Amino acid sequence: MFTNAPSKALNFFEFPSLLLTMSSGDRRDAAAATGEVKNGIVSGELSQRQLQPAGVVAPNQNQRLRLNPNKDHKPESYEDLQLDFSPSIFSSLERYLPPTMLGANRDEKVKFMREILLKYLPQGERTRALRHREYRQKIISNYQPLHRELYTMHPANFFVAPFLKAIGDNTEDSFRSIISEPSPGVFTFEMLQPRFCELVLAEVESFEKWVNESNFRIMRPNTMNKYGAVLDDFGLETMLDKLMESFIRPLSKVFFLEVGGSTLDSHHGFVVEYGKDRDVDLGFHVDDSEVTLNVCLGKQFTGGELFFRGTRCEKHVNTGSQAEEIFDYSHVPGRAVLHRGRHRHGARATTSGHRVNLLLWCRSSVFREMKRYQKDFSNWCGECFREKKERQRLSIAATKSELLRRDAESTT
Ligand SMILES: O=C(O)CCC(=O)C(=O)O
Ligand SMILES: [Fe+2]
Repeated sequence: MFTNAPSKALNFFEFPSLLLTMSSGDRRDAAAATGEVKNGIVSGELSQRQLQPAGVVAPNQNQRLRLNPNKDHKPESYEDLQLDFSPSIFSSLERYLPPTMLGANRDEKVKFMREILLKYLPQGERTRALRHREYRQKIISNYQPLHRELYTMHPANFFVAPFLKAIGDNTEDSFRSIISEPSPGVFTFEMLQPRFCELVLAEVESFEKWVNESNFRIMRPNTMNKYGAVLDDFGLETMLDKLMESFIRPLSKVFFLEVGGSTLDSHHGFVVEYGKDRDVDLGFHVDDSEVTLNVCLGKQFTGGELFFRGTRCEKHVNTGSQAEEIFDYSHVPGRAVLHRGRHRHGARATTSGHRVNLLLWCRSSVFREMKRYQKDFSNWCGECFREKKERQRLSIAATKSELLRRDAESTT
C-alpha cells in the first residue's frame, strides 16, 4: 500500500506557529505539510520542528512585525502573482506589517513578507521552496496559455446547471438531489461541461507541446504517475483554489466533516494520463489529501475503472477489506468522484484509447494538526470502527455473563 504524494512537495509547508495567528480561511499551503517522502512512500505525519516565535525580524531589516494586526488597513490582493505561498497568506500577513512598510509598494511588501515566511522553513525545505518558485516562474514567463478563459473561475462556463444550482442552494437535500453514493463514502455527480473538458484537454496538450519543444523538464504530479502535469505549476492555482473553496468545500462540509471537510485550505491540482505511451494503471494507494475530487475529462477509452477498498487510518492502512467496502467505478467524462483521501483505491488498466482525469487533492491544515493528538479514528476509519464495535460487543457480553453469574449465585 502506497501513499501517493506530490512528486516533490515543494509548495506545501509545515507552519504550525503561524497557523495560530491566521484566520482559518488563510491557513493554506503554510500548514499543509506532506510528510517525508521515502522511496515514494510518505510518512504522512507532520514532523515536529522548532519554529521561531511570532515577532520575527526579517533578514537585513530591523523592522518587526506588529504583535496585533492593523484592523483598519485594507490589504492588497496578491492573487495575480505566482508566489510560493498562497496569495491570501500575504493579504493576511500584510495587516501585521510595521507601519513604515504599510505604505510601501506591493513588490517591496511581497519581498519583506516572503523573507519572513521563508524563515519558518528549515534550510532544506527553504532551498526546495525557492527552486520550486523559480521553476514556476520559468514556466509562467515562457508558456503562453492557449485558453486564457480557464485561468479565472467562470462557474456558468465550467459547470453543468444542476451542479451549479445544488451548490447555490447549499443544503444537504440540494446536494443529495444531484449526487449518488454507490458505495459508502464514494460520491459521484455530473460536474463539468463538455466544452470545459475539451478546453482543459487542449490546454494540457498545448502545455506538453511547449514542454517538449523547449526541452523543459517538468515535475510530474505525484510519486506514482510518470505522465500528467501539475495544473498549479502553469498558472491554474488561483482558479483551482476557487474551485475548492466555493464548490468542493461546501460539499465536503456535509459529506466529510469528520476529516476536516469544512476546513479544506490548500490543494494540489493535476491531471493524470493513461493509454498508449502513457501510464497504464495506478496501483493501490491512499492520497495525500483529506478529500479528493477526481473528474474524468475524456477522451475516449476503455478500462481505467477506479477500485475502492474502504477508508483506513495510517495504523490500519494495510488491513483487509470487508465485502461492503469493495466497489468498482467506471469513469464517465464530465462526471466527478469525491472521496476521502484515506479511502484506499487504485485505477485499473486503461485498455484502449486515452484517458485524462483532473485531480484536486484538498487538504485541511487544521485537521492534520488535530490528527496528531488522536488515536481513535472510528468516525472514518473502517478498521477503527470495527475494533470499537468488537470492544463494545465483548464488554456487553462480559457484563451479561457477570449478571447471569450473580443471578445464578443469588438463586442457589
Ligand atoms: O486514475 C484515476 O482516476 C485515479 C487517480 C488517482 O487516484 C490519483 O492520482 O491519486
Ligand atoms: Fe488517488
